[in-house]
Amino acid sequence: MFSTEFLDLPPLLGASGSVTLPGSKSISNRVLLLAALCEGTTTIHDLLDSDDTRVMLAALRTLGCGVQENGSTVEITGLGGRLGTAPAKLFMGNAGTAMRPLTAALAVLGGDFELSGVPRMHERPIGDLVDALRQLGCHIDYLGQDGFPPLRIGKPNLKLDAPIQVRGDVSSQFLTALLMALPLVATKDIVIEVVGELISRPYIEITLNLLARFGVQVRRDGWQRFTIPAGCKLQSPKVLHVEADASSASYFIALGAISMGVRGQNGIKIQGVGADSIQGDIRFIDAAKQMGARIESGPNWLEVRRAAWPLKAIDLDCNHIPDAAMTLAVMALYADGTTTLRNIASWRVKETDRIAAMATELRKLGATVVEGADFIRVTPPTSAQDWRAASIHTYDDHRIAMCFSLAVFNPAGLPVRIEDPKCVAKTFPDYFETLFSVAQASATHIPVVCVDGPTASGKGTLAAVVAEKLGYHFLDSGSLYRITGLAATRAGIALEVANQEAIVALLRSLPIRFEGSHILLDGEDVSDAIRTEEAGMNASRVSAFPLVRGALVDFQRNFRQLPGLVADGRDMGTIIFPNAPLKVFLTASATCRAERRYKQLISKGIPAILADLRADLEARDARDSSRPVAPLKPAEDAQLLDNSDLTVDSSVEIVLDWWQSKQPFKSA
Ligand SMILES: Nc1ncnc2c1ncn2[C@@H]1O[C@H](COP(=O)(O)OP(=O)(O)O)[C@@H](O)[C@H]1O
Ligand SMILES: Nc1ccn([C@@H]2O[C@H](COP(=O)(O)OP(=O)(O)O)[C@@H](O)[C@H]2O)c(=O)n1
Repeated sequence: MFSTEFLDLPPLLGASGSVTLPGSKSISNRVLLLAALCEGTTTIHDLLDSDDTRVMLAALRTLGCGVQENGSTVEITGLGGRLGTAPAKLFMGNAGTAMRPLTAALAVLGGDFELSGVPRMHERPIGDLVDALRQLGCHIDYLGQDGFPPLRIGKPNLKLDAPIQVRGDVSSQFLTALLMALPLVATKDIVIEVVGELISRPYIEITLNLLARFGVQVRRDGWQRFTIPAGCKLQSPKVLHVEADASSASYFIALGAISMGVRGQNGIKIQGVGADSIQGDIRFIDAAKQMGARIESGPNWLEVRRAAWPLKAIDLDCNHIPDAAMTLAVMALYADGTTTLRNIASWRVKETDRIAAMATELRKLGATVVEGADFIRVTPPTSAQDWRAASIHTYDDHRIAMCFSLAVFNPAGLPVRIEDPKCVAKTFPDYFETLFSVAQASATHIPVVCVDGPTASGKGTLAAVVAEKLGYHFLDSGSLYRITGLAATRAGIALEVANQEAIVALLRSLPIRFEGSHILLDGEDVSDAIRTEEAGMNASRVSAFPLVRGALVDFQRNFRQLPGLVADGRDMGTIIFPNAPLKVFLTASATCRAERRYKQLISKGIPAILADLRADLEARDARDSSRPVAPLKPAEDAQLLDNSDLTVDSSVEIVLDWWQSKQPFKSA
């Protein structure tokens, strides 16, 4: 997951390959609650690991449920419809799929509970559900504003005779919440009547489908009247597999529809969800087909290819696919005219006001957008020149972050900045990693920040922090020469130019792997062994051999991967990445560098003598600068930074400012 302040996505050439998607949020949280309410143990496979499911799991633990986690498999030992008597405070974050159904279940069972969430949760309406539960005799008080969380729940005095009325035109989650809670108390038939036209019906179908898996057959008359049969009982299905999330699939369906194939392959294969899905959002495939995608499907897979191009503009009632329809709004940027998405009033009460948010962000990219109470109309930028490089605000809304990543196929070849990319954690923590695993950018579009300079100038320290702040990969090129020196010495090869062929042959035979901050040489962790001063000196020697340098060129260039790279060394800007958009040449006085190295070694418990270090460092500088191949010198277009009097933080800030000043985005 990217926990950076923003993530810059380079323009992409195309995408192809296979992706496996995380479990459906809607199914995951429903199944967790049903498993918690029934008797016995339920093993749930492929559960989504996300903010919303973590909120639910934490709440279930607080309520006394048994929860055993083992990767994506979770075992829930249910409460059998009985709650403990201890008062409990439950924090629901911004998880509507936890807040609504838990409110209903706790209210009918009764107790002393407080349910609260993040500030946005306290702006999301729950009054219609509370009104329905009060008709049943449930005891619920508002602790803040009437109609909104936080709530206090007390003991009910249940009255089950009259039909319960619930509004269905704001959120279908209210009805879902009642349907899942009422089997706990159905000593007689309980009838729920929906007031107003029920929106998001497919979500109700998921609820009914899962209730059936837990042994409760709800009777349905149209979409207005639902009966929970007397005497029904939630029963554990023992084992259950969660389907991949169909709304998450929408980004990859759109990706297949928009992108050209790459690496000789065509199309995107999506594993874990297929045409037989119980999720309503799977109908997104029909909308994508209307816009021009070619889609094949099996019971648990989909394969999507670009067919019509540009895509075809559509005018669609999206009531049946409210979440996935946001993806259509971004696909509309690639259409041959104006696309209208209708009947999406529910967007206004989601994680954010999604109609307003989509309109604002689409306009930033250059689109013309008209928004209404329950529709959005998107006209793409007229020509490539009308596209803008935008910094997309994401409103703590995972879907906005994911769908706007698709703007990277813009014909102007502009990058797209996604602010607060970690908001995808709500449903798809590894969304961007999954996108990068199938996407391809032209190498020249993948940004590289080069940090070159003499020993102990702080290159490694600076480069690692800059990489972390930008969410980029990090290449410590010096470590490659250090490994080479170490391997040759261990093999008894003298570090002389006459032996360079033997050293290269050895290098080619030894697999080098980077695992986080650890470096493995033929499976052995050599991270510490290569950090001694002696290893540094040996590195400096082998690095002067032209064949050794040549052998490492492609290896280093292969680190240029999406979304970007920060590379530190001596020749990053001059030889390895000559077209890098930012090259920093970092220096500090010899005294300063010797002192830093001295402190660094002493702090690691390695004995050192300052005068010797300074002499070694000057010898190394001299050798690195005077060697005929790739001598240490600033690239012509490098920006010089002497950090003798700067802290690490201020050096990082300067380099990040230089980086920002090169970006085309208007606002961060
Ligand atoms: N700007 C700075 N101010 C003070 N100390 C620094 C600065 N940059 C790095 N250091 C310290 O100097 C030492 C050497 O830095 P390092 O990143 O290993 O250098 P290099 O990669 O250039 O050899 C480290 O202990 C580091 O914490
Ligand atoms: N791109 C690079 C990186 C390192 N090197 C050599 O490898 C040695 C060790 O590199 P390093 O970056 O780990 O060393 P320090 O800067 O930490 O001393 C340096 O002294 C250079 O001689 C190089 O020639 N080219």
